[in-house]
Amino acid sequence: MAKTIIRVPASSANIGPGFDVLGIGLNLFLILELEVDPLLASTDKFNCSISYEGEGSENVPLTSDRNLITKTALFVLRCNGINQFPKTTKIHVKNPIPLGRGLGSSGAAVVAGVMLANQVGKLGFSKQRCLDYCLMIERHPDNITAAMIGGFTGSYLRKLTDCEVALVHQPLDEMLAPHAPAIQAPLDIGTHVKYNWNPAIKCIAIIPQFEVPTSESRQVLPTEYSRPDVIFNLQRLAVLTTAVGAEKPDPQVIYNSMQDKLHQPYRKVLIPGLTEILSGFTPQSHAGLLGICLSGAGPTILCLATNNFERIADDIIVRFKKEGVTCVWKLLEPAVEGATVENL
Ligand SMILES: Nc1ncnc2c1ncn2[C@@H]1O[C@H](COP(=O)(O)OP(=O)(O)O)[C@@H](O)[C@H]1O
Ligand SMILES: N[C@@H](CCOP(=O)(O)O)C(=O)O
Repeated sequence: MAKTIIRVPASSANIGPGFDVLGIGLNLFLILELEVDPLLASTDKFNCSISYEGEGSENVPLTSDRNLITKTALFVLRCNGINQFPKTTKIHVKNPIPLGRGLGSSGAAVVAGVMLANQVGKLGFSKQRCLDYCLMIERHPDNITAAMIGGFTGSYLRKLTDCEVALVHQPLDEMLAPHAPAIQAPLDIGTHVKYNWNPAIKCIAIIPQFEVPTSESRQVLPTEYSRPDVIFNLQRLAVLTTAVGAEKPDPQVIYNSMQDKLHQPYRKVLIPGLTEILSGFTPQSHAGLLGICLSGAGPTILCLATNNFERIADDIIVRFKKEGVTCVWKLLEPAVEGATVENL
């Protein structure tokens, strides 16, 4: 039986000043092993049997209309005139991306779901068209773009027409519900670029052992910002996107460019020790460190560094421990290719 492997990277969004704009695809991959076997029996209403290992295995639902990956795939299939998976679709999910930690697990699940639909429904979508569907579901483009395209990306969403707004801005649960009306994703919702990245720069993820759902972490943010705060971030964003691609990365420039006034200061209420960690770890205190920020909506801390990885991670873990928080850490690097589909 032919097998298809869909691989989607984790991602770290924002990277300091790039709230809802920047993302890095990381080499920690959500993997879907897919087979379609007409002789296989399944009790699933939509013909998809799911098995799952790794992060989330205790809680993630395994019926196709409730699991985020297959729910997304069913939505995309339905939007394209197909009401169920082909008989019988079997997927095995291997997930090393921790859930609710700011490493883009939901973005990866949505990207995987859209690529799954593209594959089983033979829809023939390009990555750009797949992005349209992804961006209807996860409505900030930073994780989705980094996971789909790979590397260090910047993206924005275009202004939608009134009709498109009515289609897209429905509550997500209603849009993905199995009997909701089929809709076509507006074309070219997102625009992205991929920046240069000096491969000597690695990403250290220090991952606290508690979850911060992204929806809750967005609720603590203000709805309006002052002009000085917006300018503060824009200036740093402009410098950071070029500074990490330089032949000789400048630690002080990168460190200063990763400062933020739009999301991190507000998220400290959800993450014990956040302010102290972000201000206490510098290129001066830790040789090799280039910059430090909250990864996505948190609680993971992302450090960019060229060496001294273990020392940097251990010291942050000790600092979190003072707050009663235990962590694990991973040394990662940009996943340059983004999401891939391989037919074996
Ligand atoms: N592999 C997966 N399979 C099914 N659902 C997933 C998967 N990964 C993430 N999710 C869903 O996404 C939620 C986490 O999303 P979110 O709060 O945005 O955090 P993150 O920062 O990890 O993206 C999980 O609670 C779960 O509902
Ligand atoms: N820009 C978003 C990014 C959320 O990323 P996640 O990995 O935490 O889902 C935000 O900061 O809310």
